Amino acid sequence: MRNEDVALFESKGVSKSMLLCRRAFAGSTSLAILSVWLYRCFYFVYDYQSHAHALVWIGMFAAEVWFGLCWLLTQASRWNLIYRRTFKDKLSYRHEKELPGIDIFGCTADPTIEPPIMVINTVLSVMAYDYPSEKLSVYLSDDGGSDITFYVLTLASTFAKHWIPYCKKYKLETPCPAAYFSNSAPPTPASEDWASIRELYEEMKNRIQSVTELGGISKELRLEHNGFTGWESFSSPRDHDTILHILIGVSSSREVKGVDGCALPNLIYLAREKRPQHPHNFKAGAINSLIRVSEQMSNGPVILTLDCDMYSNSTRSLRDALCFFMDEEKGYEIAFVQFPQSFENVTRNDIYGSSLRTDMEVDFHGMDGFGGSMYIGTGCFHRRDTLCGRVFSKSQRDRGFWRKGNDNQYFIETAYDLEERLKDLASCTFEKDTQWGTEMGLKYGCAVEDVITGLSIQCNGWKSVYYNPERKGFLGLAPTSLHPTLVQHKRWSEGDLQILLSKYNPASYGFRRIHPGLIMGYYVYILWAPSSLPTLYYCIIPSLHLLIGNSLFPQISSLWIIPYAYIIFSAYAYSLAEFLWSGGTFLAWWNDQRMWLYKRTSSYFFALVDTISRLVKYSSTTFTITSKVADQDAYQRYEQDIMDFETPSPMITILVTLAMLNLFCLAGLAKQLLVDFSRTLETMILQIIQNFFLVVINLPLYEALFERKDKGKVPSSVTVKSVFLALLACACFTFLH
Ligand SMILES: O=c1ccn([C@@H]2O[C@H](COP(=O)(O)OP(=O)(O)O[C@H]3O[C@H](CO)[C@@H](O)[C@H](O)[C@H]3O)[C@@H](O)[C@H]2O)c(=O)[nH]1
Ligand SMILES: [Mn+2]
Repeated sequence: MRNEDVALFESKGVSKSMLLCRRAFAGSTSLAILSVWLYRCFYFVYDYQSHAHALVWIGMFAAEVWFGLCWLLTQASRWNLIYRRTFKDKLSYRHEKELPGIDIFGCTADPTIEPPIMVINTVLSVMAYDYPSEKLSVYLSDDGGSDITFYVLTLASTFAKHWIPYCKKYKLETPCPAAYFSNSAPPTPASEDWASIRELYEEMKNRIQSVTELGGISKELRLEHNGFTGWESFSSPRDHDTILHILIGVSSSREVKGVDGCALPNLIYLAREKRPQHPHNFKAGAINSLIRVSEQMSNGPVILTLDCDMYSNSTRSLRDALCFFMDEEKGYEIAFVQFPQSFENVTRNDIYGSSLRTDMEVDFHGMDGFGGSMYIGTGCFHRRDTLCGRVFSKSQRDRGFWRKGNDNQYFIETAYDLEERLKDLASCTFEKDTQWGTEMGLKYGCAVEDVITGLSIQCNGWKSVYYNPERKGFLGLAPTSLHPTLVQHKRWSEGDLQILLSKYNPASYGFRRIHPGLIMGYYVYILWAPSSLPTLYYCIIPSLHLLIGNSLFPQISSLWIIPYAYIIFSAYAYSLAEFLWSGGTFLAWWNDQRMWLYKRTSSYFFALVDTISRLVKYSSTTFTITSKVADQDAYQRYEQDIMDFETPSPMITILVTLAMLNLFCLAGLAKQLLVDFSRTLETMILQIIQNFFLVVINLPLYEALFERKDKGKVPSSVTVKSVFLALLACACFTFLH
């Protein structure tokens, strides 16, 4: 029995009736899926028409088997949902004196698409946690090696002197300045403090704006700060020495106090060494350098990793995370605590389906029920030693791990000497012949390095926790246009596919090491890329067969239509209910269905093609950084839920081609209906519904193709190609058949 008085957190399942309802649904739908498979087999044997027809039939069968199995996997992550609650009062009551040092890692990579003002807002937000400042260290890794970012960070360290005392004095819930000033009206009666802090912020913002507009740091500004000497050897972001600078160093000559005399957290800038001939392993490489450098400084036993756009939206999250790690009974086996990835800029109807709503509100709770959430790169707290590869051992319960730390002993030498000594830890050759990137730190060679790292931690015997509080712990930026969304999903599905093909395949690697339910939970994601093939098949073949009046589904009068009808009804009703229950709107759900289709037929398909061609050619992966800026025009369209097709890329071409193909097939169907209305309806009702659905869901695309005049319409080069391809496909199919 768990001693409730001592526990620092609580885990709850869903109510019995809800569970029963879910399982009844899962059971009945499984039966229906089974009937569909039976139908395919049965008719294959008894209704053999021709070899060609048989091939098409086998394709339909294969697609339906695939969809059915994938659906079963999604049910696994709905089998046992777990919700967590923390007791922070108990934590302070019992452990306030021995709270561990926490190292916060932020990563940025490109000052043009990740604006420095956003980056330092993230930095400031995490410096203002409700936590003893001397136990907090914030490290910013800058893969852009940008002196602008560095300069802006020096401004932030000055602003922090005012901002952090202000946050603490007024107990702000929103410690991110930009969010604070944009959301909250001046307090009434307007306080002097508010006005002056706002003025300071605006002043800083203006200075930042002028350097970003200038595109560089002027000679005069360079003289203001000795940190710029780091750039003497700099020739490009991909070719420079390590630049390491301690901006704020507790109990050293660089100690900076708040205006009220309070301590401020350590603040460290790092641009690891880069050379063109050395692969730098993207974000994983950056984090591993940070792990090493920080170990020699603050050495916090707990590490928080963040993307540069993920600002802290709650000052309590550190304490939340510690409630898990420091829980006397269960904390010893918890390796990481993942917060949901939530976004500040998602619109109500979420045209690009970026909110990851059901993943965050349902799937991840389900994985948690089977031993732990995935690690998704940002908003995640780790035990340092686990991240460095320590294997879990039941016999060595490491209960007081948080007592390890450096207690600021590291600043015995001068900050400058320390910087010089540690630079080598971030050099490009440091990792040569070591286990970094394989057994230690984040793993290399995978586009979703975080997922593979989390998986291997779990396979080493650790548990993880998904913590999704009412007030979101972190808020980031989702892409605000179609093409970047598709590119992001291509990277993700590519990474997931790499996991499937690697030795870390959860089914083999995780076998007997993690719960089978968790393996299934991972599979939902790692099968994304191959899912593109059955989806493409299902969106093309039945529609084409409308042109020649060939039925691929049961007739209206046949009993076999029942399982199909049941699946369509129940799957959609269920997904809608779940979506609404997770806080979405009907329109957002509908948009999500469209994006489901778009991602599967473009991002995932190209991820598959690229991965296969890479296997053949042995080239390495790339990381396309998601832009966090949009021009005003495009942003306006985003806010009005108008889709942007602006980029003439192959991914967009494929979407437009599919939409056109289905439109032509609908025209072909109209012809069939004119010839023999009742027979066509009788034999092809499901095909008609499907084609109709595909046309209706593509309505915004047709609009962008035929009606819109703005910059986000389908580019004419894409239109020409797509119409040609779709016509060609229809014509070939009709004549060759
Ligand atoms: O060479 C690189 C490339 C990227 N980054 C940083 O990595 C983070 C994530 O990059 P982003 O372009 O924002 O990608 P997203 O698709 O939004 O990121 C999601 O997906 C990634 C895996 O593909 C995870 O690492 C992230 O945590 C997760 O938020 C950003 O802070 C970047 O600055 C680097 O530090 N170095
Ligand atoms: Mn991002």
